[in-house]
Amino acid sequence: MKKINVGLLGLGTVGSGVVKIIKDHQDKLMHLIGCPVEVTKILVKDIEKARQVVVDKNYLTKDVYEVIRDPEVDVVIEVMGGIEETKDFLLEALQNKKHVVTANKDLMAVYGSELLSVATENGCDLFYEASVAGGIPILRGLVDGLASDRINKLMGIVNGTTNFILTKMSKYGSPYDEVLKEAQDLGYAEADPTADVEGLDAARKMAILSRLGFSMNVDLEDVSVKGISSVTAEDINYSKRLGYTMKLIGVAQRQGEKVEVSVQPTLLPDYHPLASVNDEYNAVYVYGEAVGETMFYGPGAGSLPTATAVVSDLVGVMKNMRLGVNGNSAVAPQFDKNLKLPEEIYSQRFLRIHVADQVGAFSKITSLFSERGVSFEKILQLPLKKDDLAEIVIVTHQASQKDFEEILQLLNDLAVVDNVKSTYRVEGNSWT
Ligand SMILES: NC(=O)C1=CN([C@@H]2O[C@H](COP(=O)(O)OP(=O)(O)OC[C@H]3O[C@@H](n4cnc5c(N)ncnc54)[C@H](OP(=O)(O)O)[C@@H]3O)[C@@H](O)[C@H]2O)C=CC1
Ligand SMILES: N[C@@H](CC=O)C(=O)O
Ligand code: NA
Repeated sequence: MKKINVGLLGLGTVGSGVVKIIKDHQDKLMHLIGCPVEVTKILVKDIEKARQVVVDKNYLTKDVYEVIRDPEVDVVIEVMGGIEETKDFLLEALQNKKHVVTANKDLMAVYGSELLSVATENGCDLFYEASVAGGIPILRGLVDGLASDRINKLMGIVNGTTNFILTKMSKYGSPYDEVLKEAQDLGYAEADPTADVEGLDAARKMAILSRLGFSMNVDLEDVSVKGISSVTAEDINYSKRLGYTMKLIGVAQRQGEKVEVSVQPTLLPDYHPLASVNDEYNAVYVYGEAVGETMFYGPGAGSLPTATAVVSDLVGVMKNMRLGVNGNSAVAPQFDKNLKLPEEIYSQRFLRIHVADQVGAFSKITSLFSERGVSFEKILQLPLKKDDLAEIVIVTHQASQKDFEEILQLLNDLAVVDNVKSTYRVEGNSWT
């Protein structure tokens, strides 16, 4: 085979890692694919900008069409970010018969199905391993490693920035804003970190994971999302006191033909393997009917970890090129989309309430739960040093989302309730 030429869109955190890995691991790549591979064109915004890697400036261009229309470019690697215009660039690259590798979960969450079908129409590969959980080969794990199994549930820590923040807040009591800035300085956070802390980045990844895990076209808008910006030190401390660890968890659960996908701050029992996934690390805990419980763990962000997944996808494209079998990236969904209703979504719940410290207050509260058949796993009541109030912390057993939302509404209407301070989903005690 002749030398394979790569056009790189972006030379930032991930793009720099891609250049470094292709250069440093050239011998292994040659052994795997039987020919050299070279990055011959690189799109950037600023030609003069200082770079994390040494590149020949003649390879740099500000004109994307010099990359996606170059007849010598065989594979386009997109690590520039963005959604709308980047989608158009990749569509043109595919229509120009260029294979595509991308790390862009924002793009794949919204336009993945369309891009995959255009790739197939043009006999091109479109691989996106790096778009979910950075360097962890979770997409190949689901599609190849667990191909024979029926996935019942996925639970993921798939955003490194928020995991880094919650780890520091839990372990050291670090202030939220200070740790967010640290995560940004370390290159973990998106250009606009709102996508990280409000859960949208994790939701995009859970949509991608659910599509592959459940073989169903789950869309981003099907994922209910709550971020970590409202998580308080009190909630973290109560979680720890009750034997739980607070994490931003993506949950994708299938029962029969119906699925539910959500992202929210979640309490995990300290003994759950996901509870020990800390800092910028990611992990995806997979429940399969045959395999049982497996966990994929590793760095979810960072230059070289993410670039490892990108270059591994490139190897997959090049192997297919050598065998002449490109153009089969898209796997048609086996099931029509079928989402659970609120009354079908069950989980344990944590809630913290401020109530009047008076006779009968507690029984008025517990009756709202018992009337709906919701029982308690743990209860704490402590006096507050103000306004004759007490603080009640409850961990329920399984309750439907519908029942729990009704209870919350009724609690807010109760005279003895001063304020429902916080509520969280609790996972990991059982996977039903
Ligand atoms: N950082 C991480 O850990 C991870 C990132 N990702 C994803 O990888 C992608 C890249 O992320 P990252 O490397 O961190 O981003 P950076 O912001 O570090 O790099 C983006 C690069 O793309 C170039 N670029 C962006 N827009 C344009 C444009 N319109 N025209 C020309 N050049 C452009 C920039 O040029 P210039 O350098 O000149 O400004 C820069 O080189 C994103 O989709 C991100 O979500 C996925 C997993 C992990
Ligand atoms: N901002 C993202 C980067 C990788 O996708 C994260 O924090 O995980
Ligand atoms: Na990955």
